[in-house]
Amino acid sequence: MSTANPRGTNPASSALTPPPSAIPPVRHPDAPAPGELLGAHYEDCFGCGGGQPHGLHLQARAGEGVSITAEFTVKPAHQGAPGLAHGGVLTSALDETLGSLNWLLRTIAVTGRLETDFVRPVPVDTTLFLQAEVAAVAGRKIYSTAVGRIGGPDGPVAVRAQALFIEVKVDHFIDNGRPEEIRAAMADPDQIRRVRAFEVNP
Ligand SMILES: CCCCCCCCCCCC(=O)SCCNC(=O)CCNC(=O)[C@H](O)C(C)(C)COP(=O)(O)OP(=O)(O)OC[C@H]1O[C@@H](n2cnc3c(N)ncnc32)[C@H](O)[C@@H]1OP(=O)(O)O
Repeated sequence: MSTANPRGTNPASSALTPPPSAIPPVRHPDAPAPGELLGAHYEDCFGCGGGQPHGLHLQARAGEGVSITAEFTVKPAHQGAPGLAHGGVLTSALDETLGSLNWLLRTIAVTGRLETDFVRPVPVDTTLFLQAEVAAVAGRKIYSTAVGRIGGPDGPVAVRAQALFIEVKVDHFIDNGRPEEIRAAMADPDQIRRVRAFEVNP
């Protein structure tokens, strides 16, 4: 995926343009190997968790460098217009895919800004093939892009996004989340998932 002009002819807002001081992202040495499925980071995550009946159940896979591929199949519960995916749901799929990139950096980060271009309607039962990559890092700021295609990984583009993630401390979740969910996630017997729920450096 090219980062040169990830939005085609539509310019992103200046907040999504890396500053001249930005540096290329560095893949963590312990990042999952290219091709490896990441699995859900949190059972109740709307994007990837198996515990959300109407969630996206998005499956993300590590790519080369700091990139991710993911698939999400649009279900009837995801409609906006009759028979078509809701735009907010498509943005959620992009957000989830982009968020997964931070696991390859082993950085805890949350979405600060996310801009989406909706290029084609996405019918129910369609599988969206997503690709995302980190373009640059500047201090706490992580600049990323994503694209979603239909019909196959090389099919026509349906959605595109550019995002700015902001690195946070694990306290961000502990201070702001509900204690019962924090406790449940901390108690997850799957150690990798427990770590990834908060993207804590292992
Ligand atoms: C595999 C693992 C799975 C794990 C994957 C997990 C996937 C989960 C789903 C996907 C991810 C999500 O949806 S996360 C959930 C959605 N996002 C959130 O809830 C975040 C809510 N917002 C916040 O908590 C806050 O605003 C923060 C943390 C983003 C920033 O607050 P802060 O820490 O006080 O930092 P602050 O000083 O304000 O900002 C730091 C720098 O970033 C800039 N900045 C901050 N926000 C913005 C913004 N919206 N647009 C432009 N720039 C911004 C500031 O100008 C500043 O630049 P400068 O002055 O330094 O130049």
